[in-house]
Amino acid sequence: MTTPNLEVSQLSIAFGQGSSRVEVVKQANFGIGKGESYGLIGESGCGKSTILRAVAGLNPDYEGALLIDGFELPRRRSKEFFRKVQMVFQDPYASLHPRKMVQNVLIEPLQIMGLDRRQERIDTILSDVGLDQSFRFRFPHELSGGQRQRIAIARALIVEPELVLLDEPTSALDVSVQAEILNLLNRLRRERGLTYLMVSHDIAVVAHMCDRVAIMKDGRILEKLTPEQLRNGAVSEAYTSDFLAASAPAVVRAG
Ligand SMILES: Nc1ncnc2c1ncn2[C@@H]1O[C@H](COP(=O)(O)OP(=O)(O)OP(=O)(O)O)[C@@H](O)[C@H]1O
Repeated sequence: MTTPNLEVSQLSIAFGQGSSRVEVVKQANFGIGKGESYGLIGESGCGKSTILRAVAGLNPDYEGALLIDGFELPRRRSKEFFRKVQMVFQDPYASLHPRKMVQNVLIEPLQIMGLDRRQERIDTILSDVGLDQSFRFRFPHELSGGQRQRIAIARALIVEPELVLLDEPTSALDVSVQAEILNLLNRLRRERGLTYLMVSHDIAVVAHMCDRVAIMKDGRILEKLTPEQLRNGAVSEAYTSDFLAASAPAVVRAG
């Protein structure tokens, strides 16, 4: 078997001290192959985003190991890490600086990483996310929610990462644009050979996007499924059946 792009090994994360200490992720284990799309799904508060944030280096306080290409990540992430791993957040309204023009949003990661051919890279990424060059000169308040999320995706991909962490990337968007953004993410993964780790509470979204899915409950990974098992309900755990049944309208939408 080839080395997974990302390996999560015995990951445990707790918040608080003493009697108020709560373990919100409990010994999570999973691996994601290069070019694969992996989904973490479960009820609100089950610990999905906490895992994603730990991988992103936003929460260095964890037990266990996180490995990229077989190498354990240091708790303090390096610049090289952010070249390889980028994150797209849930809310494109909050994630873009209101006073920065789009071209400044896009040039910043190139400057930080010391990458050349900056104007050419901006041209390419804008057209790859489906926006014309006039968008360079717009401010976030001049963009729709979907356009903002396209810019957030462009900002993540402009440094040519391998692994992209997607934290509910469409849940803040109008239903009419959610499918557009998901299809864009699918196309970009295919074209660029990207690996995705995606968090969602929406079964339809992960069934559409992911090659494999882990169901979480109370900080534990309860069960790992294929999208087919998600759609036809062929699961082992009673909790997963209940979770799928409660989300039935969403599964029907996945078609
Ligand atoms: N910095 C923090 N300090 C204390 N508790 C936290 C912190 N971050 C998360 N938690 C708690 O950890 C638990 C898991 O949160 P997390 O955001 O990972 O859940 P989630 O499954 O992603 O839910 P949602 O879909 O609602 O975002 C929650 O009970 C949350 O309140």
